[in-house]
Amino acid sequence: MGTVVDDGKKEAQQEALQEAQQEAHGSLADLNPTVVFVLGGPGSGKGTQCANIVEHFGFTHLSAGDLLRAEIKSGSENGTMISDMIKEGKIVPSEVTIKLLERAMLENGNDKFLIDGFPRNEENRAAFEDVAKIEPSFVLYFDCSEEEMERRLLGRNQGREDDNVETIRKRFKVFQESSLPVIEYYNSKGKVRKIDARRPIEEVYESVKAIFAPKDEKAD
Ligand SMILES: Nc1ncnc2c1ncn2[C@@H]1O[C@H](COP(=O)(O)OP(=O)(O)OP(=O)(O)O)[C@@H](O)[C@H]1O
Ligand SMILES: Nc1ccn([C@H]2C[C@H](O)[C@@H](COP(=O)(O)O)O2)c(=O)n1
Ligand SMILES: [Mg+2]
Repeated sequence: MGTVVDDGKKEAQQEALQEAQQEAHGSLADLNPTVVFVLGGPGSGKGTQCANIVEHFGFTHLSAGDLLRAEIKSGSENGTMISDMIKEGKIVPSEVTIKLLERAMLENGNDKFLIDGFPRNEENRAAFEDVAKIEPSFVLYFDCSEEEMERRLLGRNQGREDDNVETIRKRFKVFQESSLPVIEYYNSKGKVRKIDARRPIEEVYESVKAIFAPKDEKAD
């Protein structure tokens, strides 16, 4: 356990890091980016469809899960905590995930982002609003049955430690209990664009395209 002095030092180091980062890359307020949140259950196809959107509509794709997994690999002091939470299907504290998202947005330089798998719970949503002061343009919600999502996750073969039946079931429970209320919150603000994600990839993308492309323009 850290001492009060250690904690104070850590906080000061983090603040200095944040200041250096802002000096090098500016602040989110300066960037004022367009943000689309991409939500849906585990395996609903968020990452797959984001890759299509990036290719045709000039967005940068930031997956909160990918950023957390990269943080584990980087040997960060938070790595073990993040890894343990992901294996349990739990949601990592917002301050960790938001710092990673903020840094990725500032370093990237684009001003249009698909933020995939975030906000995952009410704490994520409120903290992001507080820190980043960004309202999403809209929320893309991929709606899919658990049966189909489980089939896809078990066939994904990317070596993810959370793609096993036990963790998948926990992730479904967290999605139902914590993530759906966030989607409902944005729905009440008229911001949700719901897509039937049970269909084949190309058919799902046709619906996605219709949301991003103005009616009289066609993307490839
Ligand atoms: N519409 C689809 N039909 C069939 N398979 C699909 C479809 N969309 C994605 N897949 C496949 O399902 C698996 C999960 O897709 P993807 O990684 O895009 O989901 P995700 O929503 O990002 O999941 P996670 O939340 O776990 O990151 C992948 O193997 C992908 O190729
Ligand atoms: N906002 C987030 C997003 C993701 N995580 C953790 C917990 C998830 O089960 C895991 C994998 O995310 P995915 O790649 O499936 O989007 O990452 C989180 O804690 N907070
Ligand atoms: Mg994904």
